[in-house]
Amino acid sequence: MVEGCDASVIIASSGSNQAEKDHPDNLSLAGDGFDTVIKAKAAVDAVPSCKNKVSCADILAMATRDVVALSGGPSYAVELGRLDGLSSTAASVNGKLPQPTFNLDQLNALFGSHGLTQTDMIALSGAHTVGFSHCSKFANRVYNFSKQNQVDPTLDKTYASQLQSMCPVNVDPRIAVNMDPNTPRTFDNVYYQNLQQGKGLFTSDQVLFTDSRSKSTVNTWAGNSPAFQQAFTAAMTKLGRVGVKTGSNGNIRRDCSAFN
Ligand code: HEM
Ligand SMILES: [Ca+2]
Repeated sequence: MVEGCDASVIIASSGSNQAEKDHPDNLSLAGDGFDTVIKAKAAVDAVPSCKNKVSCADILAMATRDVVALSGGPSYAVELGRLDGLSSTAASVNGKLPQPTFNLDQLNALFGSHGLTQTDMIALSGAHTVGFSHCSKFANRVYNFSKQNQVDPTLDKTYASQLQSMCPVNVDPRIAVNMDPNTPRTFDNVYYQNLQQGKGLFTSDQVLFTDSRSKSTVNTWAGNSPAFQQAFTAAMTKLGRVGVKTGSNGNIRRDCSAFN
């Protein structure tokens, strides 16, 4: 959603340039993930007939497909031919990424600005079936939520107290919590079942069930894994077309972490 699907997020900061990956919203992106793409690119380029023919943006899209498939989700064909972007700045991230506090209108507006529907947005949010979040991203829901409620009333009470004990006040900022408390390492539809039980970690997750406009989609996918997998595949394919660089707007990087 920043600059399009052009691997601008893999560029390392250098000299006077603060790159995209060093924006506060991106600091938690795993170093191992960047390393994997950089190594895959080097492996492709080590084959003489493949050298300088595959972009980092395409490798990142295929690596994403592979990690989804390896963790139990669908495998799908990835459209190819993206070029790598020519700019990457921390400043360009401002206002471009969805925030965990977003309501349905804010989510729909941001995803809609990239040609993604509400259905696509709900399917993509299903990626929160794996991985983890730092306490600061949802602490507002379990401490001093509002004048009326200390804790967000849309949260399951037992889950809320578990979150409080995993994230005490003044918790070490490096502590992270599974986003799917039941199957955090499996790419399944349990994310949607969690939402039905008030176990969505972010406001932006739980709102998909509490807002009547999106609830029926959550209910459908909670009970129908193939339907979720199909919708996720369709939405990822659309996401992979966002802001694709062609012609002089991009090139094929030699090293994914640096401009040529
Ligand atoms: C719908 C709007 C979205 C919001 C508000 C959002 C927000 C967040 C936040 C706040 C985190 C935790 C970051 C941290 O504390 O380290 C996170 C993690 C994550 N998000 Fe999202 N996200 C959204 C959509 C997406 C989409 C579309 C995908 C992919 C298709 C995605 C995949 C992930 C993954 C895999 C993680 C875990 C990362 C890890 O474990 O290292 N999210 N998201
Ligand atoms: Ca899961």
